Amino acid sequence: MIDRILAKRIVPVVVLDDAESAAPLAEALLAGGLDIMEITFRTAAAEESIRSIATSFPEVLVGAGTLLTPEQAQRAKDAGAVFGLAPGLNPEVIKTARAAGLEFSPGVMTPSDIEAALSLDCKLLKFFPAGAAGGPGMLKALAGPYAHTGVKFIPTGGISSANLADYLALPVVAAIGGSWMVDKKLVAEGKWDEITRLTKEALAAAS
Ligand SMILES: O=C(O)C(=O)C[C@H](O)[C@H](O)COP(=O)(O)O
Repeated sequence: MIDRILAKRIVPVVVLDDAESAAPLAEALLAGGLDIMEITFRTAAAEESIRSIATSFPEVLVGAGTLLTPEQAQRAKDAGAVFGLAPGLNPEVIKTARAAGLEFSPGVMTPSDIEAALSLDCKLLKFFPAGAAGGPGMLKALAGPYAHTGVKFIPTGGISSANLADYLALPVVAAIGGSWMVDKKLVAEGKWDEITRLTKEALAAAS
């Protein structure tokens, strides 16, 4: 699973208000060359959207984002999510995700967060909110003392095609996450061709 994220190095983060949008969105991403998506647990449609992708698009690696409670982690796994992420680090969520067999990356932003994650044996961490926290320079400085532990990061928050290469150039960055190519407005308006175009542009910038 992790190898597949690392291969494309981009995780589109999507907020879906309507589970009916999940399938055309998956098709738009696939047409752009991305077979991965993170559906955030911020809407009532998240669970059904994950189930719809897991059932209809077995070739897509579907994950759940914004997992704030153990119960959400379990629901995400039961709906078919194969990975989970959160903006922060909640030991109870980590415990439940692990017991359920859901690959989970907690969010970190400080040295203490990283040490808490390492003590819970988490080595692939979301760095959030990447841009507001200081961008690639901040992540480089933050990760310095921990690089030898094998920890890797998925910076997310404020990333776009314009700056993703600066993050991906850091050896500690496994992949980047972001919502710009699957913007809520584009999804609501059914602008699938534009999502495909932005996905291609992002993959080109990442390579
Ligand atoms: O919900 C989560 O699991 C998160 O970690 C937060 C999201 O990844 C960001 O909200 C995406 O940020 P933008 O790309 O700036 O829109």
